[in-house]
Amino acid sequence: MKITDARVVVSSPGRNYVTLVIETEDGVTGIGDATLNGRELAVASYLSEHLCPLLIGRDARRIEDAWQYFYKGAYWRRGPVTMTAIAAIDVALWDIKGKAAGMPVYELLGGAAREGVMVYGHASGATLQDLSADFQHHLDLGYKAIRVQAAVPGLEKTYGIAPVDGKMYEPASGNVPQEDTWETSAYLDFAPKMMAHVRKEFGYGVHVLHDVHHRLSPIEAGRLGTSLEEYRPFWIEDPTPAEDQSAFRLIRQHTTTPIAVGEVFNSIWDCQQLITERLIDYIRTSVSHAGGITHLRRIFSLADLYGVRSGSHGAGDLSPASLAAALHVDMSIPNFGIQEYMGHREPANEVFTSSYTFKDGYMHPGDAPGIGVEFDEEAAARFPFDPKYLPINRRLDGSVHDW
Ligand SMILES: O=C(O)C(=O)C[C@H](O)[C@H](O)CO
Repeated sequence: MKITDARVVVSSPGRNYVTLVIETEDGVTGIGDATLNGRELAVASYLSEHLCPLLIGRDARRIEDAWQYFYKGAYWRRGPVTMTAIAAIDVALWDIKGKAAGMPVYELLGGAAREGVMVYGHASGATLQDLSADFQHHLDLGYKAIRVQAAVPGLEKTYGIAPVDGKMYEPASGNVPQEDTWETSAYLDFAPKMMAHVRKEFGYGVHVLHDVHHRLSPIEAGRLGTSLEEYRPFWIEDPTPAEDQSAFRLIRQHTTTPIAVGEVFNSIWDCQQLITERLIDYIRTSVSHAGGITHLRRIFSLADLYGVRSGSHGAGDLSPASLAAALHVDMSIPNFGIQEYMGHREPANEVFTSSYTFKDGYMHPGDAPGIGVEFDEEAAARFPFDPKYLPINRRLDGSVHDW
């Protein structure tokens, strides 16, 4: 099954997405998501200039061989650009394999290990009252697990707060990065109050999650975890900058609050120590930034040996092709934990047609052959690329902090 064409489509239906389309001599087409928020064209160019030409003539059935060829063959290994490009190829090849077999990808991965995939949605508010209203909205939609973020009093802007116009939260904006301010002590005082508010209003019958977005030092994260223990969060996510794996030892020494991390990782080597030393509870690597279905499964298999569960990243900057691919993995692995689900801003659904479903807090990838997402290139052409950057954070003294 020879590959006859591989092309990259950059479009902006609600936000920027980079989509790889691979065609075979048999007329089977597969797609993969190559979006790297704020650095989209780097991956698009890496693919179209360097990898797509090498795909032509290769056998689309040999997924592992393609993975190794592009990973080891580059000599320059890992990194978000390389691994996002390899991920897009990998997912497109799994899509083709599923379509050729007439089966959804999760069947090829060993079949359903569960009936559905528990997902968490995002509730946020500029005030605790607004957060309550959004939390109730998510409960009404059927969510069993909800991430909570609220504006920190005294800070001009806080990560994760959706706009009041009802549009989905989207941090990338403007053709230069927006600058936010950060003050750790204000946040550390506020976070337990927010969690206390949510538990008082909604009780303990729903899972509550919170994202720290890499902003604390290890000892600050230990203090946060301790102060949240009585509210029993499902997890705190990204407590400290993720690349410092041994930092998590200190957090672990101080708190029993479960820890999740991994959306910025792009390979098993980024989380090897975290997993094998049992320093985290959930590994949140994404299918599109960590080398596709093939590599994500490798990470989750390692995690399974050490009692670490999956919690795949699923923000809106991962296209429906990524979400679908993640759901197929989620369905088939033994150590699934939870899946993030933000949905996608319109008009994304004019460009991507998905067979996945959401019901009563659970998602299912559907039974369409392949990953179950079709990409309409003509529709995509109506939404040209619109350059946008993720924000940066400055402390009150003006120095750059982790965003
Ligand atoms: O979904 C999350 O937990 C995030 O932290 C979202 C990230 O900010 C987003 O994917 C950056 O592009």
